[in-house]
Amino acid sequence: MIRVGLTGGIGAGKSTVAKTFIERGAYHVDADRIAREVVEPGTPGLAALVEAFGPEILAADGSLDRPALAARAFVDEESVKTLNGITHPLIGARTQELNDAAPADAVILHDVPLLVEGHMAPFYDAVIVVHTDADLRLDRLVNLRGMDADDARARIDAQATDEQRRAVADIWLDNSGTPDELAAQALQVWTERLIPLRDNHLAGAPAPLPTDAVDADETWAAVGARVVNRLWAILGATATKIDHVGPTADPSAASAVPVIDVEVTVADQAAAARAAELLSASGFPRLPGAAEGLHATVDPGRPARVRITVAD
Ligand SMILES: CC(C)(COP(=O)(O)OP(=O)(O)OC[C@H]1O[C@@H](n2cnc3c(N)ncnc32)[C@H](O)[C@@H]1O)[C@@H](O)C(=O)NCCC(=O)NCCS
Ligand SMILES: Nc1ncnc2c1ncn2[C@@H]1O[C@H](COP(=O)(O)OP(=O)(O)OP(=O)(O)O)[C@@H](O)[C@H]1O
Repeated sequence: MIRVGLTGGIGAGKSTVAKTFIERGAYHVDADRIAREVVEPGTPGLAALVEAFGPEILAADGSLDRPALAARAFVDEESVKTLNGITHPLIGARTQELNDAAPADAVILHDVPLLVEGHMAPFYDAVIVVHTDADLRLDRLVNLRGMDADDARARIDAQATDEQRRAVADIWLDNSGTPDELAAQALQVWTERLIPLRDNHLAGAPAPLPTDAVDADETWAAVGARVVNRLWAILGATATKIDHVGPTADPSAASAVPVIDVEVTVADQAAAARAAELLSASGFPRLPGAAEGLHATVDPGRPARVRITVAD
């Protein structure tokens, strides 16, 4: 299975992308839906919210009055923190249960508005960001969805910025056109990126690496940083150092073969063997025909090679 994170600011158009993927068979784990489940009547989640925000957040039938809670929670940073502190651990635990139930060949689509805010990007095989300018989102939320303008603005202010989302995006989908145009972009991502990624992962085979040099690309440093963060999430304390190295890490290079080379340093041979296992299980299998300790990604859209080195 592979795990794909789908995110974007409120009203960006995640639903259109999710629908396209679900129609093709994605295993959908929807954070907004889970967020509702964990505060249903009788749950410890609802009791904790009442304790924090008062009984005024309950409707006459004892269920959560969602607009009443939104009006109390999206007022300042402290209140949003309180809301998140109660709901997010419960959402996380339920998400884990659903992930564990996914079939081995699943493309798990984790539809999560607050992926960036929760620093979750390194835990996915790929992160997709749906982008729409905040003004256009506000306009759509108010005029098409009938949302209160102040509420929409307050939520936008409580969320990550476009730059923060861009920093973690492996795939950036622009939704300033029509929903059909967005769905077409999503379909292309599904067939050309996610399915090959999943199939390579199942086969334990790296995606082919490019061999021809191209002009230097100013995004290489940012891509390198994302690969390094992903490797830290996979390897944790098994690694002592992880660095983007080689020509794509050299800011003065005029051209290079567009492969992100990463060196993973480990303390000893036992850690090297453990690192190789973890990499192989997490989308960085061994490069066939190469020396031991050389791995490469299964992702055809982010060519990357990893060398495990034992510190001397
Ligand atoms: C405050 C609540 C009751 C308002 O409910 P409402 O039905 O109006 O909104 P809904 O849950 O459908 O969310 C709609 C959108 O609001 C935004 N939003 C929701 N919660 C938050 C939050 N804590 N911080 C920032 N944005 C948020 C997201 O973009 C989300 O997609 C609800 O949003 C909630 O319980 N939020 C806390 C849980 C959470 O963080 N959910 C987001 C997914 S992890
Ligand atoms: N390209 C588009 N053109 C016009 N309207 C759009 C477009 N994309 C989405 N919308 C409308 O904008 C609103 C928000 O879109 P949508 O519900 O897909 O966003 P979302 O990211 O899933 O929202 P949320 O963050 O609340 O989960 C909806 O009313 C939707 O119909």
